[in-house]
Amino acid sequence: MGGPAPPPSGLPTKRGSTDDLLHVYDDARTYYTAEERHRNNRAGPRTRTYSQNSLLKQMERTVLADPYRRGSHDESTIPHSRRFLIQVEPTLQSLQQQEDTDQNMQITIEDAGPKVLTLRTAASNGYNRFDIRGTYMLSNLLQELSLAKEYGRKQIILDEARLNENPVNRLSRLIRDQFWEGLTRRVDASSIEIAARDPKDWTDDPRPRIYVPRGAPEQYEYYTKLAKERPEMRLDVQLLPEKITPDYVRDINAKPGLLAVDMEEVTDPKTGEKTLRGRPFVVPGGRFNELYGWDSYMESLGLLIHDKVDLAKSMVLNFCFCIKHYGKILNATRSYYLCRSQPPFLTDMALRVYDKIKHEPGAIEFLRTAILAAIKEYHSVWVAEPRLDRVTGLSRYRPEGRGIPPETEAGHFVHILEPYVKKHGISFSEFVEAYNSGKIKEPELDNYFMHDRAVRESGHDTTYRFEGVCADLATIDLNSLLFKYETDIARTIRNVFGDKLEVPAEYCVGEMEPGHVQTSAIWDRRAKRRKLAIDKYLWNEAEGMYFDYNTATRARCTYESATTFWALWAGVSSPKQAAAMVTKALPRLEAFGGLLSGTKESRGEIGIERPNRQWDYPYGWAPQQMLAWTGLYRYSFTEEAERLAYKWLFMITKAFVDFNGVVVEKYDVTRPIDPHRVDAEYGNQGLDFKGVAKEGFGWVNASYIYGLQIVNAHMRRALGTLTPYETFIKAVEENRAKALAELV
Ligand SMILES: OC[C@H]1O[C@H](O[C@H]2O[C@H](CO)[C@@H](O)[C@H](O)[C@H]2O)[C@H](O)[C@@H](O)[C@@H]1O
Ligand SMILES: [Ca+2]
Repeated sequence: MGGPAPPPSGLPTKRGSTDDLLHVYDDARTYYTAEERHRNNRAGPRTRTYSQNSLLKQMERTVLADPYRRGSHDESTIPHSRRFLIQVEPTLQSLQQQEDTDQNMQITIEDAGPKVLTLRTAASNGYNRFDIRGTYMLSNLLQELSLAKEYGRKQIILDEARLNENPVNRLSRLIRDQFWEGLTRRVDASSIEIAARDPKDWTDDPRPRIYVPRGAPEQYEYYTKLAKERPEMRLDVQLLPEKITPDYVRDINAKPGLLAVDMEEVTDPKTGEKTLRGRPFVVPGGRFNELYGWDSYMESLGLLIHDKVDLAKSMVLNFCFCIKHYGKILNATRSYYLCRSQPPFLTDMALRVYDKIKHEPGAIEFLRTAILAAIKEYHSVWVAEPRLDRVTGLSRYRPEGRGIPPETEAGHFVHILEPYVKKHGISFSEFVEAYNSGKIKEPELDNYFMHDRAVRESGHDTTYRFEGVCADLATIDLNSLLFKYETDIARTIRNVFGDKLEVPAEYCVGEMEPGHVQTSAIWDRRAKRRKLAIDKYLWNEAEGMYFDYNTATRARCTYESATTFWALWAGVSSPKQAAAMVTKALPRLEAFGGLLSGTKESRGEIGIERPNRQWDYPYGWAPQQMLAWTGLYRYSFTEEAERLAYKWLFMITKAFVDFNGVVVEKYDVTRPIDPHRVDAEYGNQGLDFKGVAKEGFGWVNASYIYGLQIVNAHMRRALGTLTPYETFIKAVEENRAKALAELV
């Protein structure tokens, strides 16, 4: 039998019992590795098998002639208890041959098959037949068969309930039982080959490589030993220098590698010896196979709802490790990201984890470590050179770095570099080499890449909002997040640490002496000052929206961005400002599938010379939705939060149903039919699967689970029947009017 591990839980004993029904929705591993479940107890010594060819022929005779009439061969039993006896490989083949007409290994609404397939029922030992109809059921059949095949099954007894399951339940279940696991990585001997794989490594020899910081000699020893013991892996272990400079980071671009994260000491059960085990984390998915900054925060919101507290806690500890050894929470844990960070969310993430574990031993220490790390990060990254603008007291995304970012898709900078290539009369690659190494100096280009790095640090890569200016902008995004750090730190010091938090040497920054004590008052003052600066420089009363402020030109920008709602999430707005945003900004940023990244007017005209950017109109991203829902809720705009969540969830569910279980990195929120199709920059992540999606995309998975907590029960039911928002709200309003009329 193929497939990974044996089933974690036992099997149902009595077929058809309530207990049995619960197991219908077991995770794929449990379901397909359970021998008993797939034994056909009604079969005699010889199991009856049917060739799928004969099934196809029968279908042609009976069903295809009139595809919408249920054949008299149907077996009708109680819903949920029908099971099919299926020969995996032949059924898979005929299903694909007949229904995957565009041959992309998925069954979608774009396939032109007859949309009906006959299966044999298990209760009749394959004698009776039943039709599976429609894209959703057929694509679920394809997914189930693909999984069964992966687990090495030749024959299965498949519950119909897995094919016609309520799509909201199915997607939530897949996220809980499969997607999180598919996205979880651990950097140690158990799976470093998987974690080290980097689809963004464009070098000629993309071998597994790990960079270990000086401060973690035990890890250097561990990986060196591992590389020696398993030479076939070709693991290259590199020790980072004490001081990591932008020049050093540029110089290792030709040898990209994973950055070590936190490990814990454990006892090896086989040898009884002490060894190290990597702390797990969730990766975004697609080509992003490393620990990301703000993706992790968003993912943790979903993980916590799914009671995967240890995983969220482990990600917080990995961030503390990054702050300690790399000086910041990194954009992500690859060598080429060493100079830049991402939007900071550590305090909220740590507090949410703490809230779940506060009754456990060690919880206070966990929170202390996280808050101390956040204080260090705050001082050394966000309110220090070069990110702090001393005039406004506000902060900017402005990382250091040299040369051209190596991780972007080939061709991304061609249009920018071409004029310089022509000017120097050399080939493109010669120019890239000469510019990166500093042999050719082009100050204008340096300026372009300073802003480009800032765009990537902002997480909003790329958008016309930031092009050519980002490093100069005090954004509402970053300053809301820092306000949240300040208020979270103040509150935690006051309420959890008795208003005295001692700072040990390793967390000291600038003039702090070891043993120095932090109190809440100074953090309250910092928050108050930042709010004043935000109001002065970023708030536009007439527009009812926050805008970025350009610290070089000393002028407020005009790009209308969904990040205006981050101020609600952080609690920086007054109730009056919040109300103004709801009445003025929200209508401009709301679309069919939820919140737009920015307005169409702000993006401007698009054409061959000015292509779409993925963080502009008409795209919508999970983090924008999640922060806006939470912010609106915080200010009691419940109806608006529910409506936005409904629209986002509806769009995801519909694409999931119509496109073979797809869940992608971002959506075109103006496109009702195929919102997962995004024609900007590198397209979309999460599309590239055969038969069955195994991971979804980290923050969209989380937004789905989180969003289901925002909408009410009535809405959840309506989502399950794929009711568009307009239809749903019309029905609600009609019912309300009727109920009012009936009131005496
Ligand atoms: O490779 C191009 C860029 O890709 C990343 O950005 C996008 O994916 C990240 C992971 O999901 C996400 O955090 C970011 O918001 C996305 O725009 C990467 O973070 C960039 O630095 C990189 O240049
Ligand atoms: Ca297809």
